[in-house]
Amino acid sequence: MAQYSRISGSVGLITLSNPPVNALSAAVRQGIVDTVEKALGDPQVKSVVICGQDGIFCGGADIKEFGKNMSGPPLIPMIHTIECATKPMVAAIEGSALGGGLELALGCHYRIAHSKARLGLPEVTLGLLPAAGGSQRLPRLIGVPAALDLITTGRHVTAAEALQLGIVDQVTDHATVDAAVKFALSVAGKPLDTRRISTYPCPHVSDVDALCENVMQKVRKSAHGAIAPIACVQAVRAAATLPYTQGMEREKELMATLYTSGQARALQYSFFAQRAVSKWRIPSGARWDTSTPRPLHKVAVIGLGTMGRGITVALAQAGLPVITVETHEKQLMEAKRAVSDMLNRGAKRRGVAPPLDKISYSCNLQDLADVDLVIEAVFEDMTLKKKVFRQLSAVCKPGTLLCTNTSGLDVDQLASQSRNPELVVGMHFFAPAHVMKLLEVVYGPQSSPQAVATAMQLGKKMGKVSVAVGNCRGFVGNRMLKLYTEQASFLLEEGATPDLVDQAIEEFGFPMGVFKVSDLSGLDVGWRIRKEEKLAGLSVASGQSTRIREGRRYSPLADLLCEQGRFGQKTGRGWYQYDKPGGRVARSDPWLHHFLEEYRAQHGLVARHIDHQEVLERCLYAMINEGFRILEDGIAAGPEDIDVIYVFGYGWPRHRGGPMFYSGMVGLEKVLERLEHYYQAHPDVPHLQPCRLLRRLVARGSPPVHKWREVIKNLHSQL
Ligand SMILES: CC/C=C\CC(=O)SCCNC(=O)CCNC(=O)[C@H](O)C(C)(C)COP(=O)(O)OP(=O)(O)OC[C@H]1O[C@@H](n2cnc3c(N)ncnc32)[C@H](O)[C@@H]1OP(=O)(O)O
Repeated sequence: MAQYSRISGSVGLITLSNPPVNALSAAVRQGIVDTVEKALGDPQVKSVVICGQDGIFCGGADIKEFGKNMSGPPLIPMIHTIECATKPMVAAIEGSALGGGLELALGCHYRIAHSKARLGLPEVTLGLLPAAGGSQRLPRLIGVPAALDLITTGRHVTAAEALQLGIVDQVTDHATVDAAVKFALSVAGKPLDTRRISTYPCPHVSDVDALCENVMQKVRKSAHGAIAPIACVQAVRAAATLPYTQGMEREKELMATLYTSGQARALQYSFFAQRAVSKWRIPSGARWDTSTPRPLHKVAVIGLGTMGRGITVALAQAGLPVITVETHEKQLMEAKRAVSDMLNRGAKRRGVAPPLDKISYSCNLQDLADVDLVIEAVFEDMTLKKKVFRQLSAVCKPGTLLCTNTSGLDVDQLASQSRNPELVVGMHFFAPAHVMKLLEVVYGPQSSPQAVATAMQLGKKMGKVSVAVGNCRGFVGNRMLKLYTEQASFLLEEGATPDLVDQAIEEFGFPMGVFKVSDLSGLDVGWRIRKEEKLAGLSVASGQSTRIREGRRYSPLADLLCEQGRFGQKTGRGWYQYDKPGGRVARSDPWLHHFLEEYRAQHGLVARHIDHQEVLERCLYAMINEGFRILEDGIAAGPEDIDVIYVFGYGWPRHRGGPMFYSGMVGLEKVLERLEHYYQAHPDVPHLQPCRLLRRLVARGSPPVHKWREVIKNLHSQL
């Protein structure tokens, strides 16, 4: 797990070896302890280089070991021994030096990095802090403000930035280990007193309390209830105000609280869930490791509305040649200006040239004859989309993949319009498509493994977290969201206000409450869909009760607001009021409160007191129940898929893992009991009825989330 050799006569070379990222497992730590002892005890060795096998220095502590009984030598004394060594210790950093990996490097006396290496202390993203001395050494090395930035955000820096900050001593474009060995030879025998970071005084900051308070406030605002970023500020403050040994005590204390927290468990689950979803498998048996994606030389986007523009930008930024199509020259030119602006802004931010030359613009579908993949992003209208699919089928060369960007329309119906339904998949992007990380790749019963693999790989190339999901109304994300927003409206009918509901949801950790999101995205979007579904508008059957549709409770509140022209931010009025159309700051609206009172009076509803707990239980448990149904139906392969969709696409707080993980944290028995309670109180809301899988899991003793797949498999085999 750590190999030792002597090279160039007098350099001891220690190579960490634990693929794929050389994580510091118990065996690796033992290996380091043993090999360091060997190197230090070898009289021929005058200096030591530590490197990692296969082009990566070290991805940090082995996250899989967290939460298990600790075995093997601990990191802190191991790093301390390295720092105290009387022979120069040099870290040769290739690939990544992250978390415990960077802390190990900070214990060395010198750090040489390859120009492509990335360094960082991302512990905060796992609900932890750099507790192997990182929170105490980094501020001593690079100063408190820079250390606060790196440690509270967990961001990775390039080798160039690391050099500028003073984290590394040298950057090389050549073989890193060779450069480090050369360097080690040059410093052999030199005094090391000035190279032990733990002995450095923390660089002076004029008002450290004010600085930390300022950062603390920022962190509190952006953390949405996450505790690790706050502990990170406290740990760095300790480095700035206490001697090293006391600072280390503080680091340990803070880590003890975080290490066993539910948030750390949720964030670590989320880390692995994000990786698990890339290993997709679908009911046909096709899977990620047996399906070969098609090479994509040229792709196309049809429809340059908001979504089409964002998708085009993301494709061009991923380096793919794109041809875009709009119906009229005027719209095409407008879109071209908007897309170019977006690319220019993005390039400026990233300090690169804008990939404007990757995109060509056309009003002629015939220009798509030679593309390998098309993303149709026209208006969300089945008739129009079907027409476009028929046209594409006629124009495109055989083998072209046809993808539809829809947020919920039936992908199979569209596939039936194509000559090759096996080459059709849904690609559900989230607005703004060049920013949002999530992509739902929707497969139908006929989708070929190659089509799914290609869409998944394209998503990855575009920097998305892609999740393969089955075809059903709303797919995974919007199908669950419907239940969440529906409960929120019911709560208004029963006595809540948008302010109260949103406050509960924001305190839970969502960046925005349900009604604020609705105002932001526009109430008219859902209204149009409900009118098409004959749930709202003139097509509702006469004599139909306002509050019942298809035998179930229905809330017409959003429809009534739309009828008043209250579409949200764009009209300056919605669930809230804004200072002007397009205004962003939501203010409570007395008109709305009065409107709700009148509505209740008209329908004989008596407002009752509703507290935050009920808001959360009704909105979140209804959504979770639907998540279980989705698993039952086989639309998502596992709870991780649902959780990743919610964290990356719907603002679910990452430190709560995702809705399905959260249900396990709350306790499945409790979720079941509350759903039963609410279903009894609202028998006209069938979605509150606990589903079979939830009952089955509770009957099986509520196994942890990673064991659910087993129960789901058994359930499917009995169907
Ligand atoms: C006292 C506490 C002291 C220290 C605390 C820590 O050190 S906490 C750990 C801090 N480190 C990190 O957060 C780094 C996590 N890893 C990454 O960011 C990326 O994996 C990395 C290293 C940049 C490589 O990215 P890449 O895209 O190349 O690979 P991928 O992410 O898919 O990972 C490949 C497989 O390796 C597994 N893995 C990665 N890091 C760790 C780790 N630290 N511990 C355990 N396992 C790790 C990852 O799950 C993948 O596994 P697979 O089974 O192939 O899906």
